[in-house]
Amino acid sequence: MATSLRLYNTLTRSKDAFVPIDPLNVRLYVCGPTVYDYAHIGNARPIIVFDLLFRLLRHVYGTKAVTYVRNITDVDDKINARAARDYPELPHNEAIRVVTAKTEEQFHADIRALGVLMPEDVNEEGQPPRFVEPRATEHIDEMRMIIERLIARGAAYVAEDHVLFSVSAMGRLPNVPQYGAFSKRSLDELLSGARVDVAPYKRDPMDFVLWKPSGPQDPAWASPAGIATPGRPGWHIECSAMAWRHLVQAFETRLTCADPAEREVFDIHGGGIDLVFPHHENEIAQSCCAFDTTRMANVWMHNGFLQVEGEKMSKSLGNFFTIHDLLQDWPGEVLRFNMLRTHYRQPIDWTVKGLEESERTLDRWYELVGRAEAAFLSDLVVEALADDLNTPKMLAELHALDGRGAHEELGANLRALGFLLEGADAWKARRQAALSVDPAQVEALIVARKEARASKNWPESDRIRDQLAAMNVVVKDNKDGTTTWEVAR
Ligand SMILES: Nc1ncnc2c1ncn2[C@@H]1O[C@H](COP(=O)(O)OP(=O)(O)OP(=O)(O)O)[C@@H](O)[C@H]1O
Ligand SMILES: [Zn+2]
Repeated sequence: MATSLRLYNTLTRSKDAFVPIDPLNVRLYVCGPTVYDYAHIGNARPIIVFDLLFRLLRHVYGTKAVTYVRNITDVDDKINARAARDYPELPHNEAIRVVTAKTEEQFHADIRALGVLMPEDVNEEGQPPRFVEPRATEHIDEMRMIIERLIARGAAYVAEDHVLFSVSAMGRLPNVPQYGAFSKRSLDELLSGARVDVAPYKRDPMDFVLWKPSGPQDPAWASPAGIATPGRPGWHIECSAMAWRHLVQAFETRLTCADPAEREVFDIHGGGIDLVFPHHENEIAQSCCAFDTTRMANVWMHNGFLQVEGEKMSKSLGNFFTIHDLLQDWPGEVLRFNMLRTHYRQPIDWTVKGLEESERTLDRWYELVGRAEAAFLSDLVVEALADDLNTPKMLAELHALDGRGAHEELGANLRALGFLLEGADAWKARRQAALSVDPAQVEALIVARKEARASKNWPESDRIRDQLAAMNVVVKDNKDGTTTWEVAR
């Protein structure tokens, strides 16, 4: 009997027992980044949280029984603007390709350092892929198909070369949910939000764009619905299309779900809490109306914000640190550890103090276990995670293993959780290199200090002590006559 998971579901606003549609293929979709700039550490939160969920699902249901889709949004007006700004000399389409390719590569390098599983770590040749990272530009056909279905069902209309989703038409379709029910917004709230985005081609201010015409400077594809002008998709339709392609259509013939009403539904959809409205409300509206279902996914999970001084870290506020910059000062594992000290639904205040504490714990565990060979999860660790990814409890269980002296078991759990990516020596050396301390120079200064003291040259020995202190090096003279040192933060 598999461990039973309980997950907090934004759809029901409660922590419910998780029941997969098909336990032989648990399906998870997470909204990925829009690739035009370095990702900040707030963006890393959903990546790390859902990586942990993926690992847990693989543990509980089996490594061949979980499919994870995390998309890359490579068509978006923010990308176009960045391409025009940074590469004015290039043809625009080429500039866009350069921006997305560069950002994507950077994103992969950043998150790999955070210890998250990558498609190449889990996919096996000759087997269906378990981790898919689809790009929006490769799914324009599916977007057009969904748009055509929405028009055919009366849930979308064409106006001035745009295709718009009609919120009021959705209200007249049987079976599908009410628009706004997911994010629990009243009509008044929906309307006041929508007024910001008034446009002459909308029948109703709440209607949102599925497809829009492209100008000469925009990327463009053949439009759906007989629109002659080439165009490009809106953001929300991208996720509906990619989730359907890789989690529904890909398994249509293999899926063994008891209830035919669940054929178009997948298990878990995740993202940051800011995506609940409008992005996820709109994804649900599109997918449910196109496929005539009551749900798009059974469980909706949202991580809380990573904050700086009480405010959401975000690109638009400018109060962000990029993963790339933080990795210059901290090993990726420290960032991962620090992220998991807080339960994923709570806000995290990101502080240097938190990072220092995380680093000290990892220092200790590297020292204790070195490099663990085996990787497995202990029952108590699984139990903690099975309770809506209770990572503070998970860390308490790891500390308990440390306390009991169960070092091998501790190491195996750390490995299975995406830690201990390097050996203890490499860890120490890298830490010192990151602090720009040259161990050879420190050793030489310690020898010189010893000699100065032996010849009672106190001013010289004091000078060397101060020089070491300025390098953040703490020297300890041991009772047995040896001298050891470490770098303090
Ligand atoms: N501070 C944050 N804490 C946790 N998750 C976040 C934070 N900021 C963004 N995310 C999540 O990161 C992912 C990518 O978000 P996005 O590219 O919109 O970044 P952003 O910083 O919110 O951008 P902007 O400031 O322009 O709104 C989404 O899943 C989003 O929910
Ligand atoms: Zn999405």
